[in-house]
Amino acid sequence: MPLGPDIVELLNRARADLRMGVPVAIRAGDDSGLIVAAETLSPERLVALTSMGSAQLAITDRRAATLKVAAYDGDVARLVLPDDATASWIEAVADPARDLSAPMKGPFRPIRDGSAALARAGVRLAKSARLLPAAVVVPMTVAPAVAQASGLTCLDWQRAAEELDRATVLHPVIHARLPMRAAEAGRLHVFRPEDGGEEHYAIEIGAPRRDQPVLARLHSACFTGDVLGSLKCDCGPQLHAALDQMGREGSGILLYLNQEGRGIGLTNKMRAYSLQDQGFDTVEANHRLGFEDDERDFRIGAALLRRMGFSSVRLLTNNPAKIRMLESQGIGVVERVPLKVGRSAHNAQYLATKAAKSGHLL
Ligand SMILES: Nc1nc2c(ncn2[C@@H]2O[C@H](COP(=O)(O)OP(=O)(O)OP(=O)(O)O)[C@@H](O)[C@H]2O)c(=O)[nH]1
Ligand SMILES: [Zn+2]
Repeated sequence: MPLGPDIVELLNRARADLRMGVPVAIRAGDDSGLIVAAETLSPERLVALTSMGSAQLAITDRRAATLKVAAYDGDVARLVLPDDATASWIEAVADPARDLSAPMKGPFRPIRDGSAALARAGVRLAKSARLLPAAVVVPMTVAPAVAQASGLTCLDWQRAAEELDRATVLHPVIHARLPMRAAEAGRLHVFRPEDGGEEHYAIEIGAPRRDQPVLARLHSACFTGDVLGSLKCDCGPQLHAALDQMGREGSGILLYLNQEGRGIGLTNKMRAYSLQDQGFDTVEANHRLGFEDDERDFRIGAALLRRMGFSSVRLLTNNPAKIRMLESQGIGVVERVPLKVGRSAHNAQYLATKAAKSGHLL
């Protein structure tokens, strides 16, 4: 292996750069340019960037719909960055939590001509760095040379996109005994993805047989529900009810997937909550932020089950999409075990929205 970073490592470095507000150079076919995440762009970097060429602001079609601007590129829209645009204006266009306090942002000038490859790359990278899905893009043919001269990360986008599409490979790191209230015979396994992303955990109860369907739960992390006992969702009670049932039956496997906020991260989930405080429902809030309803990659759950030797499950869930996904990844779901706990006056509307819009079974 060469000494320098390979494409997976470069991608990971690019995510860290974007989170710090450092630009990343992209080469996408005939297009090259610099991108920086809208959320972390400082006023000084904005001046440095715009001195290099004319800049665009890339947002998702979802965010464009909220701002009532045409998304000529389908999944993304490119807006001309006005000469007097400030970092604060850029953040306000990207962040709907500020739609009420900063309502006058337009008129916007959407771009029709040219390629959207860099814009698409910027939005996708920002998402994968768990930032708001918006990026400032400065197209310029010399971007790779600028990157080399300034020590910026430079990505070949075709290879980077292939990596982002690929299901990440997870490696077991360590496992140890973990007696729990729900089951004394517990064991926690830690798995680390090759792409430098979040680690995921498998909690094994008892000694489930690998040649029979195992009672299983794919639980998505919810700091507010699992740890703080939030009443806005049903996650905490679902987590404990699942462990309790595994404890009672004497065996099971609970995957604790670090995909907070249906894959948008805690910060963006709290942005969604601030929109919910303004009256939007859970799905509308995600869309206003520029995200899809659900950005989770459930292939991780299937990969973990396979890696631990399980090929069929009795799945604790109310979400039929999880069953479809596991089956499409070669894991048999012999039974759906409903998990209806934690309903309260605070989350009745939330659960009704999930049933109406996301196909959850009430
Ligand atoms: N973006 C966003 N995420 C939320 C919200 N409420 C809960 N979550 C996250 O949603 C995830 C849980 O997903 P749910 O939709 O409750 O349930 P599910 O995993 O699809 O289905 P079940 O297996 O039936 O629990 C956790 O990662 C939570 O952090 C919200 O209002 N907005
Ligand atoms: Zn929750």
